Amino acid sequence: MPDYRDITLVVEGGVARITIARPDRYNAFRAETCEELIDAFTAAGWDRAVGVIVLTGEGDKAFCTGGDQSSHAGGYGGRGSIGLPLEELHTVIRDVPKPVIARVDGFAIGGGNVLVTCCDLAIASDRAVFGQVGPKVGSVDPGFGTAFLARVVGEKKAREIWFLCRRYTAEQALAMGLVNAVVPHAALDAEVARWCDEILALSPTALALAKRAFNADSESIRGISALGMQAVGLFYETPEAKEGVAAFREKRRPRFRGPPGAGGGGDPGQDG
Ligand SMILES: CC(C)(COP(=O)(O)OP(=O)(O)OC[C@H]1O[C@@H](n2cnc3c(N)ncnc32)[C@H](O)[C@@H]1OP(=O)(O)O)[C@@H](O)C(=O)NCCC(=O)NCCSC(=O)CCC(=O)c1ccccc1C(=O)O
Repeated sequence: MPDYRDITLVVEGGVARITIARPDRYNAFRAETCEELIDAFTAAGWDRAVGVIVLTGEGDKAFCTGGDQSSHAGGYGGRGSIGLPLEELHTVIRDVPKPVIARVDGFAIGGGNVLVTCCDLAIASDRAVFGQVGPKVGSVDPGFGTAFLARVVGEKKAREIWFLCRRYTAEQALAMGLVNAVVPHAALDAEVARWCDEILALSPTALALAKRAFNADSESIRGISALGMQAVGLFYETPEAKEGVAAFREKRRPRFRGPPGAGGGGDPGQDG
């Protein structure tokens, strides 16, 4: 296995387990994390010994909390329109011809919630917490995290998730269709193993064809994502987005409204 720094990949008994291993950052990802995840998904996805892939986060605090705010100063410094190859990460999760299960414990927030959305299936501990925070911190996922989320949970719910930035319990995530099952924390690994065993007993080619058929219907969102990420790259250069990052780092409420230079980040709905 490659010598990864930010993730681990373990293949055992037909299951590839990919773990984001940055628990001190609540498993937030930086550019290197995304690169390693892309590499691991590609390796596991085309390994004939693998029948199912599990994506998870190290520790019990977080599955993943999205982009690492400590490496985000108007950009993340890596590849891709926003300095993170996120479009490629979302794409590879969809493109690998194996079911991908998100094993969720703790926070699945921001880009972490988008990863849950992109995975084929999701199984959550009863103490998992879900939500989007982009508009709180000057960011948005204008692709699978919005348009595909609407297909998963419905238009009204998806808009609520993004327009209010609330947090949702695992039971609420189950009720809206964001996850497939919720189990007590202690039973999470056993439940994930049970789903993996059931999948491993099935025809891999039939599963690959089914996955590609599901994806084909939502493939236009890939184009929306590419266009949107290009715009987010420009958004990150604005005072409004920078104010969101600064406020998170300084642990204060952002001041998004009001003219730039007068304490506000600037509001596209206002003059000045
Ligand atoms: C996760 C929280 C809800 C937890 O809240 P709370 O329990 O009150 O604890 P905190 O004190 O806030 O956090 C504990 C500790 O963890 C650090 N931390 C948490 N999240 C991050 C993070 N993402 N980056 C860096 N560090 C993080 C936090 O600073 C604390 O550390 P201390 O040392 O103790 O101070 C809450 O923390 C929270 O809401 N976090 C915000 C998460 C966030 O802003 N995520 C980025 C969202 S935007 C995003 O993901 C953009 C990147 C991206 O993914 C994207 C970009 C463009 C298009 C699409 C996408 C996409 O979403 O795919």
